[in-house]
Formats: sequence, structure tokens, C-alpha cells
Amino acid sequence: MTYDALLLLSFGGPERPADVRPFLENVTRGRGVPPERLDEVVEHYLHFGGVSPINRLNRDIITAVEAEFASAGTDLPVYFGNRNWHPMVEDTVARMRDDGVRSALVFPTSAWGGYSGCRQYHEDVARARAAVDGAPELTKVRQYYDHPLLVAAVAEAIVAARQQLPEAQRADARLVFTAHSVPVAADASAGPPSGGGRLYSRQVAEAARLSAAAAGVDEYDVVWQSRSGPPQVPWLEPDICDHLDAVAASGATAVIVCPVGFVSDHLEVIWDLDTEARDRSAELGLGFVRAGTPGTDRRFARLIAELVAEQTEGAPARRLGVEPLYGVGTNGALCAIDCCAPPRRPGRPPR
Ligand SMILES: CC1=C(CCC(=O)O)c2cc3nc(cc4[nH]c(cc5[nH]c(cc1n2)c(C)c5CCC(=O)O)c(CCC(=O)O)c4C)C(CCC(=O)O)=C3C
Ligand SMILES: [Fe+2]
Repeated sequence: MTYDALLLLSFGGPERPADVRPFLENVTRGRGVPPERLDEVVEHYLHFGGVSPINRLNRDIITAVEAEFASAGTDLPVYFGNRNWHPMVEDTVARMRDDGVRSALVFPTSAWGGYSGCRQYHEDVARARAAVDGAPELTKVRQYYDHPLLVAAVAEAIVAARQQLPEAQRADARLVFTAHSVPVAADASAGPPSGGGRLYSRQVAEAARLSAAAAGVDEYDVVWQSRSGPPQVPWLEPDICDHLDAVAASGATAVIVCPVGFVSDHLEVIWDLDTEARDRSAELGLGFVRAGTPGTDRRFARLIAELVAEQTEGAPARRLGVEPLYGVGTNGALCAIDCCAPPRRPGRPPR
């Protein structure tokens, strides 16, 4: 197939204090997130001056991809659109149409299956196209959680993180992987209905296994972070901060936290890990170091170029894992019928 553009599709984040609340209202509309939780998250963003790092990091990724395309002779302009904040994907798709783009590939900044990590990006594509007369065809690329370039970048970050610990703490530092928690019900329905569910947590477990092995680490844990939603709704556990108690009790001297679930240093990484988990570790007398994320690694831009080549040239899909892999769809078509069904929210009519 031929395509005439690439759209990097992401979550979005505020870039000034006045945008924090409207951004959070976009994120949580109709999702049953209690106002108390929202107030807390407003504070997290204000702690960083109301500026999320996410848009800047995505622009950096785009610059790296443009360089990658230029050196490979790939003539593909790269556009940037978000689900929740400016540049909004609807506006970007309108601009693509105005620029004469007829058919584009979509790279989502989530590597994962599941409702939040995959299906919601298909929904964003469908919504943007519905809003724009004459919108281009938009084909989303596949999930890439176990791509060899991603695993290599994560593994290298783990090795580099260990080196930052005082020498005496390096040998028994515990490696702990984290990913964004989701409701247990959302994980249960992740993947096609025939696939047994839990696609998201299975992929996270596999990414952790592959990254630990590539970093030469035998023992590690996989835990969750950034839980949202009302307290009575179960989400994937344990939370990183609770888990640190267990790590300290086990006699480890330090912890290496690897946010394998995030492509770059989003607000959840710099708040929930670099601030909260670091403070908790200090209280427990545990050394703390956080592994970097792969988005800024040159290999990540190459990964994007490879996913593009899979679609344009039929290049083989390079991967290290064995869990099911989905994610390709045109114009918002789901990966499979009823794939990653959104959980019914109590008190709301089904959509
Ligand atoms: C699986 C997953 C990923 C990874 C895959 C991917 O990358 O897409 C992810 C990424 C992100 N989540 C982000 C921010 C937020 N997520 C929220 C809320 C939620 N996340 C959820 C899941 C995920 N989220 C869920 C199930 C909710 C509950 C509401 C709902 O059902 O949708 C809220 C609401 C407030 C709160 O935290 O309660 C915020 C502000 C940012 C941007 C941060 C920045 O500014 O740098 C990023 C990259
Ligand atoms: Fe989130």
C-alpha cells in the first residue's frame, strides 16, 4: 500500500496552568472518575507549573522520525494529533486533508493492547474522521510492546540505572517494572472475545520478562501505577508504592524502577515514580533509581520507521514475544469484533 503521511497520535497534555482543568475534563468525561481524584491530579500537574512534558516529548519523537525518514529517503510528512489536548486530532486531520493527504498511517504512542492502549486510539481515528469532511483514510499500525528495538532500549536503560546506584547497593537492588493500572474488568475484556482476555497485563508481563532477560536480570516484579477511578472499582494491583514496603521487607537495599508501560517520561512517570515512589523509598531506607524511557532513544524512531515499512513494503513484523498481537485497523475498524470491549460504567446507559 502507499501512504502519503504519518500521523503520530497521542494522549495530549496541558502546556500552561489554565489548561490543566479543561484537559482533565476531556480525559475523564463520562468515565466515572470522582471529583476528589481529579482535584488531586490537578495538583500533580500544577506541581510542574501546569506543563505536562508529553507534547514536548512527542515533538522530539517526531523530529527523530523525520531524521530517520530523511536518511532512509522516505518521503512521508509527519503530523501530530492528540486525543485530549491541542493539537487535537480532529484539527490535525482537517489540516492533513487541506494539505492534500489522501491516505495516512497512524502511529499511537501506546505499545499495548487493551481498551485504553489500543481500542481508544481506533475510536479517536473514527471520531476525527467523522468530524472532518473529506478526511483521509487512516490506518493504525500494530501493537509493538515486544519489538526488539524497544526491548533493547528498555534493557539498556535498566543497566544504566543500576550503574547510577552507589556500588554497595547494585548487587541486591530489586528490579521492579511498572505499567499504568487499568480496571480489572477492562483487563479481563482486553483482546478479542475468543482470546481469553487479559491481553494488556499479559503483554506487560511479557515485555517485563523480555526486558529483564536482555538486561541480564533473573528476578524482578511487575506492579502497577497511577490508579484512577472510584475506590470501590477494582484496578490491577499491587500499586508501586505499596509494593515498595514488600521490597524493603524482603531485605533488598535498593530498587530499580522501570516504567515499561510508558514510551516517555509522562507526568505519571515524573510524579508517581520520581516524586511519590522516590519519597516512599526514602522513608523505607531503600535506594531508588528510575530507568529511563525509550521514546528519546534513537532506536525508537527506527522502530516507528520499521512499523511504517511493514505497512508500505510488507516488511516482516519483528518481535520477540509470543502473546497475541493486534492493533491494525483502518478508519477506526476494531482489530476484531467486540475487541477490548469497554467496561460498563455503573449508573450510565451503555453507549
Ligand atoms: C493504559 C493507560 C495508559 C498507557 C497507554 C497510553 O499511553 O495510552 C495511559 C497513559 C496516559 N494517561 C495519561 C493521563 C491520564 N490518565 C488518566 C486516567 C486513566 N488512564 C487510564 C489508562 C491508561 N492511561 C485509565 C483506564 C484511566 C481512567 C479514566 C479512563 O477510563 O480513561 C487521567 C485522569 C486523571 C487520573 O489520573 O485519574 C489522566 C490525566 C497520560 C498523559 C500524562 C501526561 O500528561 O504526561 C498518558 C500517556
Ligand atoms: Fe492514563
